[in-house]
Amino acid sequence: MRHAHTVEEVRAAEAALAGQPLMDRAVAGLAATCARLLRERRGRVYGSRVLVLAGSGDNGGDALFAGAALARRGAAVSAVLLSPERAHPGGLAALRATGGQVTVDQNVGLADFSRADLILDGIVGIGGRGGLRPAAAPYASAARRGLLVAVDLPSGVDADTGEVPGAALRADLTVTFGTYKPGLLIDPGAGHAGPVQLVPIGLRPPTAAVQAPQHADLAALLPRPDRESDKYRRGVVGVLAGSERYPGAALLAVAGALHGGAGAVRYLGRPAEEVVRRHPEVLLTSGRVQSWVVGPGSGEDTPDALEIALAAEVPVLVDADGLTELARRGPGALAGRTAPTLLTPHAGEAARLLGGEVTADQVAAARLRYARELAARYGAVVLLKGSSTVVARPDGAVRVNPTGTGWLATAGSGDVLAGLAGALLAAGLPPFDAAPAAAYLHGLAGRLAAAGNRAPGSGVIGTVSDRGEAPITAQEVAAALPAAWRDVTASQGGHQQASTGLGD
Ligand SMILES: NC(=O)C1=CN([C@@H]2O[C@H](COP(=O)(O)OP(=O)(O)OC[C@H]3O[C@@H](n4cnc5c(N)ncnc54)[C@H](OP(=O)(O)O)[C@@H]3O)[C@@H](O)[C@H]2O)[C@@H](O)CC1
Ligand SMILES: [K+]
Repeated sequence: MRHAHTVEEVRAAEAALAGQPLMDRAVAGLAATCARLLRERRGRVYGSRVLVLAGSGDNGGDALFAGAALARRGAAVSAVLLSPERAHPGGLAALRATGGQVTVDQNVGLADFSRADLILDGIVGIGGRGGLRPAAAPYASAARRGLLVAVDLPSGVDADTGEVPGAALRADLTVTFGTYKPGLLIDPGAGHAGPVQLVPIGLRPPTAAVQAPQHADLAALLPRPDRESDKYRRGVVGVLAGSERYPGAALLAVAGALHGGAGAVRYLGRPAEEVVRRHPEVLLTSGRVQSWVVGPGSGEDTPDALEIALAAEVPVLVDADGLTELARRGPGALAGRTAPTLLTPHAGEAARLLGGEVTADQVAAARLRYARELAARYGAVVLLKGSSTVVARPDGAVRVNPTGTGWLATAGSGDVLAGLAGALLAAGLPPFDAAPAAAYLHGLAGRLAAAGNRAPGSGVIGTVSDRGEAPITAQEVAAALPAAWRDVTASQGGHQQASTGLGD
């Protein structure tokens, strides 16, 4: 698991290590990464042009010290001070001692910004509040040709939430210190951070409320049949999806469910003939199920389907049309449930579930906040879909999915996810495990399918490049689920991150 700590937790962990050279450790890791990037891009550090954007706190100090370290290796380093009278004295002295240029003229700074091979964003780190201030804002939109490395986090991104209240810098890579921060894992902040590299500095913060699973975590979670297994022990998932108007949703939800580790899929919707023609292994009779998936494309049958599912004493996943109906009924509709409920809204459905108090755009801009709000209000685990899928539990614990890809934003992709998560519920995983596991496999399957079932190219950490990828259909995502599953289980026994660069 990657643990993402709040600013308050980081500060407390830092205080416990008072007197230790934390900044030296941070700077050493930052400078080493910058030197590596310059060697990769230009062949050497010597002669590279480096610009340091330095704000008024220790974040600026880190950037100035790292600039000094690069200058000692022959880089031509200049720094622009955003808050000249409060720049970090030690960092400034260190840079000056190497002959680095320092300016307070923002026009000079912006000109250097466009020319530099590498830019260090040390405007503001975990001490930042609100969007960038006016002196710094032009750097968020200025043109550049070089790489931008964010120091600890991209300036303008809220460390605790990933919200971006105003202008923010967009990094090619973020070098973060001591622990991850929620804002680096959750969009829109995650999109500004790019790949994130963690530099350990000895912090020992508590278990984090926000975590991002990795290959090894998934491998430990996924159900595995044993010699005693039969279909009921492995779990039977009931699917109440699809309608005459939307038969495809049934086919895709069933396809997802068939790959989710349950022993059998029971389908109880209208386009049953089409479902069994495509998926002959599906049961069409009513009978025992260990979980229900209700809502994808269920159209006018939704009220009845929701009734059946919610009355059952087994875990229920509510998606799509089921969520629209649930929004109409409100949180009270889940009040009598004895078994867990998992809701899988996208931002628009989440806004509806919140009673229209907010818009879809507001939900998408504050994903952590609204996923938690929904989970608390409905007393259910909520999987908020989107560019960085967030799973929240009513007590506020959160799991963020690191495997997502833009290619998954395609019709029917959510139906596959619903079936898959429902099958993991039937197999016995609690919803706060089933939901992130499903999102992880689904994202990985999307990446594998987009890359033609070759291992996707790996980025620095946690992201993959989209080189050599192609658009995919939801059917292809479902078809790639076994490959995703294999990729994850192959990571056990020390072979994690075997092919996809997603281990930690
Ligand atoms: N924690 C650790 O273990 C370690 C932490 N380390 C490093 O320290 C960093 C934290 O340093 P920090 O506390 O000095 O805060 P920092 O982020 O530099 O910003 C504060 C300054 O910014 C200003 N400011 C505020 N908002 C702003 C805005 N929107 N736009 C512009 N300016 C804004 C604010 O000004 P004020 O509000 O006072 O006017 C204040 O002066 C951390 O991110 C990491 O890099 C490592 O060295 C090693 C170990
Ligand atoms: K920064």
